[in-house]
Amino acid sequence: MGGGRGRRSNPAGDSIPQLCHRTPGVPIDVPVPTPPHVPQPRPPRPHCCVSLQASCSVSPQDLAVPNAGWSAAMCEQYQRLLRCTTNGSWRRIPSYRRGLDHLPEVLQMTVDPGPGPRLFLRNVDAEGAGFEYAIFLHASGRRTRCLCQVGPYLEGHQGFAHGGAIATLVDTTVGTCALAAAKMSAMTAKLSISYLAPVPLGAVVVADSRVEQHEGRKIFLSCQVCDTQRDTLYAEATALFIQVEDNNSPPSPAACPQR
Ligand SMILES: CCCCCCCCCCCCCCCC(=O)SCCNC(=O)CCNC(=O)[C@H](O)C(C)(C)COP(=O)(O)OP(=O)(O)OC[C@H]1O[C@@H](n2cnc3c(N)ncnc32)[C@H](O)[C@@H]1OP(=O)(O)O
Repeated sequence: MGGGRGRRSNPAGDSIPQLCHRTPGVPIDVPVPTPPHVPQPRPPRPHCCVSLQASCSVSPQDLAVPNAGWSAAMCEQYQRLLRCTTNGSWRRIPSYRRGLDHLPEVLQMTVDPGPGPRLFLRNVDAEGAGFEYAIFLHASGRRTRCLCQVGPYLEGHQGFAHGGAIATLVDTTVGTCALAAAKMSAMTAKLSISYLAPVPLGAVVVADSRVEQHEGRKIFLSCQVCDTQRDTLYAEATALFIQVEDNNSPPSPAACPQR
C-alpha cells in the first residue's frame, strides 16, 4: 500500500462527471433542480429474503456488476480486478438487494419472493447515487478488496462523503472478510476508524481488508481505504468480529416496506 497518509487527492480524479453539489448560499429548503446526471431508479426487481425454511422461487439479481451509474474510472478498476479472478487468486462476491442471499458459504440460503430486509448499502435505487460497489475475496479467504464509487447521496461535508458512509463501507469490507474466514455468521463488536483525508463524492476508492488474528470466536481485522492509485490513504481501521450462531428469520412484512 502506498504512503500518502492524509494527503488529499484531486477531487476531479476518479470523479463522476457533474456531481450533485449544493450551490453555496442556497437555503437548504429551496428545491434544487434535479441535475440531469442523477440516474433514474432501477426498475423493480424480485424481492428476495433469507429464510432457512422458505422455498427457493426467485433468482435474485446480482448488483455487483457495472451499471449506467458507474463512472469510467469505476468500470476500468472493476475490469482490472476482474482480471485478477481469472487465475483464481481472487473471486468476485455477488451482491443482492435483499437479505443475505449472497452468503452461500455461510448460510443455507433460500430465496423468498415476499418483502424482506434490504441490505443497507443497496437501499438507494438510483444507479450511481449511493454505494456502487463490488467485493472481491482472496483465495486465502482472509482478505477482501472492495471497489466502491461514492455516490452523491452519501454526502456529509459539502462535496465529500459522510463519515458514516465510509464506516459502512469499511464495516462491509471487513464483515465480508470475517464471514469468509469464520464460514459462519459474525457480528461487528468493535470498529475503530481513523479518517485521514476526506473522500470526494464521486471518487472511486478501494478498501482492503485482512484478517490479522483469529482466536476462537474472535476475528481481528484491519482495513485501509485508498484511492485507486494508492496515492491517498483516506482511512484506516481495525475491527473485531465475533462469530455468532445464526437464527436468521425475515422480519414481519409490516416492518418491511415494499421498495
Ligand atoms: C464467502 C463469504 C461471502 C460473504 C459475502 C458477504 C456479503 C455481505 C456481507 C455484509 C457484511 C456486513 C457486516 C456488517 C456487520 C454488522 O454491522 S453487525 C451489526 C452491528 N453489530 C451488532 O449489532 C453487534 C451487537 N453486539 C452483540 O450482539 C454482542 O455483543 C456480540 C458482538 C454478538 C458478542 O456477544 P456474545 O456472543 O455474547 O459474545 P461474548 O461472550 O460477550 O464475547 C465473546 C468474546 O468477545 C469479546 N468481546 C465481545 N464484544 C467485545 C467488544 N465490543 N470489544 C472487545 N471484546 C469484545 C469478549 O470479551 C469475549 O472475549 P473472551 O472472553 O472470549 O476472550
